[in-house]
Amino acid sequence: MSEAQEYSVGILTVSDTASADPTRDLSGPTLKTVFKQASEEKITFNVNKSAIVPDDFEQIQNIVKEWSDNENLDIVVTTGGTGFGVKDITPEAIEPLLQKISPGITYAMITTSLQKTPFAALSRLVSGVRGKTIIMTVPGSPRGAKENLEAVMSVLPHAVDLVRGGTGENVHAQLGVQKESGHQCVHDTKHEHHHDTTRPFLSDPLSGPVTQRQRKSPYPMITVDEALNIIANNTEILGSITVPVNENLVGMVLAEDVYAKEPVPGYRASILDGYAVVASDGPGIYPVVGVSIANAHSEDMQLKPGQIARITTGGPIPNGATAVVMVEDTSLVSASADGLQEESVEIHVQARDNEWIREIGSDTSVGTVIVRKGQLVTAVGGEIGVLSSVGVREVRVYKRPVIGILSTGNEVVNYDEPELKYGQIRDSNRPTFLAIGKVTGFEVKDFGIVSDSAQELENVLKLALSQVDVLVTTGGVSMGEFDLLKPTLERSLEATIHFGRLKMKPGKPTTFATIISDESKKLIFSLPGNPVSATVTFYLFVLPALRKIAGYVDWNLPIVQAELSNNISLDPRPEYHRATISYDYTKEKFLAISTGNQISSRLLSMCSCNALLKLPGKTDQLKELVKGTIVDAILIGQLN
Ligand SMILES: Nc1nc2c(c(=O)[nH]1)N[C@H]1C(S)=C(S)[C@@H](COP(=O)(O)OP(=O)(O)OC[C@H]3O[C@@H](n4cnc5c(N)ncnc54)[C@H](O)[C@@H]3O)O[C@H]1N2
Ligand code: MOO
Ligand SMILES: [Mg+2]
Repeated sequence: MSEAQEYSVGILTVSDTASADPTRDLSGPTLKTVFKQASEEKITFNVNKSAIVPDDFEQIQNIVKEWSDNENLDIVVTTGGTGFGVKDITPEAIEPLLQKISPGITYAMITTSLQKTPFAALSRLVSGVRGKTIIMTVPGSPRGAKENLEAVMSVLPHAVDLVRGGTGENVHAQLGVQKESGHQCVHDTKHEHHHDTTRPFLSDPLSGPVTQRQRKSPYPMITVDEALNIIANNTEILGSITVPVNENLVGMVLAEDVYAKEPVPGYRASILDGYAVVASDGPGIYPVVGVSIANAHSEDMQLKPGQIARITTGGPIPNGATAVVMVEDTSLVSASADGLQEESVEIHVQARDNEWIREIGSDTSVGTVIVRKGQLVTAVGGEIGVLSSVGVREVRVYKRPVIGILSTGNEVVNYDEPELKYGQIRDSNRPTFLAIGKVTGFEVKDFGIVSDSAQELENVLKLALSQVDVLVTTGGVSMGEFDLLKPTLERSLEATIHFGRLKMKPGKPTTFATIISDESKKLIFSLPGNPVSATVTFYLFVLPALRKIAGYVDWNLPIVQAELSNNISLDPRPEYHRATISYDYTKEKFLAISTGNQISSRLLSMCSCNALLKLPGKTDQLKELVKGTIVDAILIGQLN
């Protein structure tokens, strides 16, 4: 028999209201009761410390530091200040104190609450370890606080045991858990990753024997809009760099307003080929006293009344000249003896002052805003030309994310494999993504094809994450026993999985996770293996995220309205139906033609598709959209 274990606990209520009037603290006492009720014969939680502070960064930090560093409490729970309210700063105060973060605890809490309310998505909980203390944040509402703490209560003794330096065996014994029973500790999975392809009916150790696999996905099914919000909330601009003004600027977003440094034109210039004149001289015959051709004119050329100078388009206007007369409105009167030079010319028209003269800065004056912060540099927009013209040699732009691409699957082989073995398929996802990355102007790194082995996945994921900002994987995210992405991300990499199932077709098992690596937050999109699902979700989720990181103001893809050219039966899940849309000038609207059979494996449905039609999920009232219905169409390609 193992001995009884005691755990010391501190409960910190963070609330302006409760700190002014402690009788209004409901969640602190609630948490105390939860700990009391969880105590049993061999495991006792002693709430040794409790306090109330206002929503004050320093006061929160001081107490938590005191309780962990000096009081050496085993567990500290804060309640309150974790929402989106302006004053809510508990996560910001706690996070810097954590020496190790524990996404799993946070995830378990939020998952539990999400099953009750979608508002749990607004909970910004953090948890982790400082020294030998486990620190957790829970919401301020007594119900939320209780629910969240209860969600992780059963693993706390084990966690404390490990943090104290134990092996966990003590707690195993008390909880009656036997290793052989399939219970697996996060800390020991690493040593057990090996995938034996000679025993195909055994699944990878990460997910345990297939007989014990989960038969229901633990991931709540959320909507595409919720998913896009989560991604947006986890996506930040990477910082800015200074780059030269040249064609490589295309696709970058300005991180500063840029002003003209020089006027264009930089001197008074002629708009025509002809003669610089003094307008008040009027029509008549005049001696040609000088020549001003573009790039060849001395600054002190001086024209007096009664004189004219030959000038070419763009040539500097001589001092004293007030207009230009085009050569077509003149005739030669006399030439030099050798016949090479004009000596006098007749001006046939009355010129107006300043006629055919571009004044200094008349196209662009010094200080004119050329491009604004947040503006995308395009090839067609002419921004590069304008910047070049006004003496701007370099600009600050946002860094563009580096993307890593990899495919997973024992059956997946490179496209150039001479002959397929039975059951093998050629990799189409990676080439598709490499191509999309290229045309959209992001730097893409290819990490190849990874087998369905937890160890290999872990190795390649870690390698890729050390080199990229955004990692995109395909395959292995659904319910199969070799679908190892989610457990590898969560357990081996300690990534935070923000969602793992979406209410959409195709793309149901789309998974989004983040991980802190090299002090920056890396995004991981683990997309479904089915080629259409992978491609559609790349456009819907990955591309907008990349655009947001790159500084785009409108990072979502553009949407137009289009009329269906055929009837479409609805799927129970909202569908992103591949279609070709084109503008019909007689009807004055876009028409959408379906690309045919939409099964997620039929990549042909992506060919010639330039739009994803947003179709609603089927209901008893609405089973089909008929020809002529107007739907939203997300543009993913060119309009022809
Ligand atoms: N019991 C359930 N089964 C499945 C569910 C479910 O909810 N319950 N979801 C289905 C849906 S929806 C999709 S989508 C797929 C997603 O599967 P995975 O992401 O786990 O991908 P794999 O199992 O690895 O492969 C699926 C399919 O795609 C082919 N594949 C994989 N990689 C590539 C590639 N790089 N190029 C071309 N084709 C690829 C693979 O051979 C499979 O045929 O799960 C359903 N199952
Ligand atoms: O959602 Mo899956 O992507 O239907 O094929
Ligand atoms: Mg699968």
